[in-house]
Parts: sequence; C-alpha cells; structure tokens
Amino acid sequence: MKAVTVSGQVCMAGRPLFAPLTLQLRPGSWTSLLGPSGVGKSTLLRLIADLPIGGTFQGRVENRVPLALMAQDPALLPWLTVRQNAALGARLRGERPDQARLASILEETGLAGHGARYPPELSGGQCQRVALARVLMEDRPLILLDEPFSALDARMRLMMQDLAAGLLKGRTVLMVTHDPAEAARLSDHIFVLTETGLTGLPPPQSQPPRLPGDAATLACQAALLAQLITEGMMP
Ligand SMILES: Nc1ncnc2c1ncn2[C@@H]1O[C@H](COP(=O)(O)OP(=O)(O)OP(=O)(O)O)[C@@H](O)[C@H]1O
Repeated sequence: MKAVTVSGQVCMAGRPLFAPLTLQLRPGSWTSLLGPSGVGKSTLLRLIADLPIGGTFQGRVENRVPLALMAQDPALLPWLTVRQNAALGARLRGERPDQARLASILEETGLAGHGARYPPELSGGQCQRVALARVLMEDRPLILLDEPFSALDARMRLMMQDLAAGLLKGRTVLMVTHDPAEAARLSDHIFVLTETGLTGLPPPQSQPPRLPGDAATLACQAALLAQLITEGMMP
C-alpha cells in the first residue's frame, strides 16, 4: 500500500485556510493532527474521505484506499439495536452481515452483553464503542477519526484510546484531536496544522499506546502544548 497523500490548498469564501501543504499517511501507522479551531483539520479529513467541503480545493489526493470514518458524534440510529448499529454498513448495502465476525467484534469492544440494547440506553462511552465496532465491521485499511473521544470523561477516554490502539493496530489511521496527551499516547506521527501549514513533531520512541504518565509521553505532550501556544491556540 502506498502512502495516501493529500497536497494542495483549500479556500473558503475565496480566502485560503492554510498555506499549500502535503500530508502523507504512512501505511500501517497512526498520524495525529492538531491545530487551532477552524484552521481546516476536519476539512482535510473530508478531502481524504472524498466528502464535500464548503470551499474549493486546489490540489490532489493520491493513492486513495477504502476507508471508514468515526467522529465525536457516534451517529447511532436510536431505533436500531447495538448489534444492528454495528452492522449498519452491510445493512445499508443490502448485504447480510457476517454474524460470526459481528459477535467477535462485539466481544472485542466489550459490547457482547449489550447487543440487544438500544442507543438511548447506553452511556457515552458505550455509544463510542458501538461506533468503533461499526468501523471494525467495515474492515477498511484507512480509518479517519475526527475527535472521536473528546466527549468522554478522562477515564473513559483513556480506556477508549487503549481499545482503539489495540484494535486498529496495523491500519493506517488519521486522527484529528485537540488533546496533546491523546496525540502523545497514540501516535507514530504528529502534525500541527496552522495557517502557515503543517509542522511535524516527534512522538516518543516507545510503541503506542503509551502510559499517560510515562516521562517521554509527558515530554511530547509538553512540546505539543508549547507548539500550540506558540501558534496562538491557547492563552
Ligand atoms: N460547509 C462549509 N461551508 C462554509 N464554510 C465551512 C464549511 N465547513 C467548514 N467551513 C469553514 O472552514 C473552516 C475550517 O473548518 P474545519 O471544520 O475544517 O476546521 P477545524 O480545524 O476542524 O475546526 P475545529 O477544531 O473547531 O473542529 C472554518 O472556518 C469553517 O467555518
């Protein structure tokens, strides 16, 4: 698999969001993208997913591969059970879901006992697990995550990070996040996007997921915070 690469520039209402850039997603690695609100992180994700953006794109996306997208809003259908929501992709394509695979993924995501429940009966963390189960059911080589854990409490966020890191290992992942600690724990590659373009920062050398209190992880988190403050994201 070649690196999925997006290069170019986006204009919203005739004004460039950021300077021309190139973002390469190395196969089988986890890339995190941080940056100030409104700079265009989700727009980059949408370009890679070939979804409409509000502006114009001058550039190209190379080496596209099938992908699955998971966002902060788990986008579950409240009238479908956990099991049906997890298998929604197949259902929408008019296919019969692979029941053995579904059972195994519900087990892996800690939902085995919840298959017959409905989303309004679930906690926020459980809903995100269903969204992750749905992504795994789709079995795509590229996974796009748009602030997937930002609505969760700190403990649940750590648990979901560990779960996602384990279950998405070996896939190419691009995650948009506002959380330097999350990027430091999970990433093989980290970029900060600003109006002037992309800046790469080195992640810790150890394998993700890293312990949140690990010295190298904390140092990476601090470097990211410093970079974001320099770029005017934080007071
Ligand atoms: N459909 C649209 N129509 C017009 N403008 C849009 C549209 N979608 C996004 N924008 C604008 O494009 C800019 C980039 O939006 P985008 O959602 O990519 O930013 P972001 O970096 O992901 O922000 P955040 O961190 O707040 O989610 C913003 O100024 C936003 O208002």
